[in-house]
Amino acid sequence: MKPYQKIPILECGEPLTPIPLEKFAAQTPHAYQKLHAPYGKLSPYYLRETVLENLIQAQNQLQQTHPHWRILIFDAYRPVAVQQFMVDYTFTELVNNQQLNLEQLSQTQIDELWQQVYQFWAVPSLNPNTPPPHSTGAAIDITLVDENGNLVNMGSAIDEISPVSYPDYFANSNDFPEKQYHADRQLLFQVMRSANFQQHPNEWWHFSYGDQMWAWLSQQQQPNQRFTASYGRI
Ligand SMILES: C[C@@H](N)C(=O)N[C@H](C)C(=O)O
Ligand SMILES: [Zn+2]
Repeated sequence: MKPYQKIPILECGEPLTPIPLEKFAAQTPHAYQKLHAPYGKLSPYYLRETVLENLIQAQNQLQQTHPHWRILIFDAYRPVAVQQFMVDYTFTELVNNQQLNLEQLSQTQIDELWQQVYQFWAVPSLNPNTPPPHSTGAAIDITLVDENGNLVNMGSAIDEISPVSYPDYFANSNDFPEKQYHADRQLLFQVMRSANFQQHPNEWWHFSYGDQMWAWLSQQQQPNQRFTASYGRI
């Protein structure tokens, strides 16, 4: 169990609402739908109402300094079945990319691979007390596009299983383009913080508002206040 999963959830009952994609940027087809992840009739482009309001606020803040730039919604609502599918997919990708033969791996090697997966992906738990963040409709994976609609290069792809995904990976670099990657990651972080989102400590692209991870990170920053999560699995 991760420490943030100990945070109590007091579900507020706010509904999921569709993200108005015309206001933002999005890739079609959606990355996980392209892999045939099992969404059934559900769509990844939904969020809790207040989370969406805050996201709109973050984009407005971005456009104060960067007119016509947009937030690109890579992923938002993710049912647990899709979480399970993506975790399994990522494990298989790690095995294949390292040209490993699963049948020849020791249990220790297999456990190490799963540890790498779970450093970046939440466990697809069906326990209502430990929901994967995206299953609450309160978490989003995002990046930025510039005024010409081009993806801003953040120095690594979303979902890359490597330290290059850590938000501050390029913080100490004085060279181009690494310095620019850091500046653009900081820009994304600042506009999201201005709208009260919290960032996943290992992932420059993952933000949430009102879920267990948000409450846990907020608690670290403001130890005198008591934070709970308002959003559980939906
Ligand atoms: C890996 C990334 N897409 C992601 O969403 N990670 C978080 C922690 C999750 O699985 O909820
Ligand atoms: Zn995420």
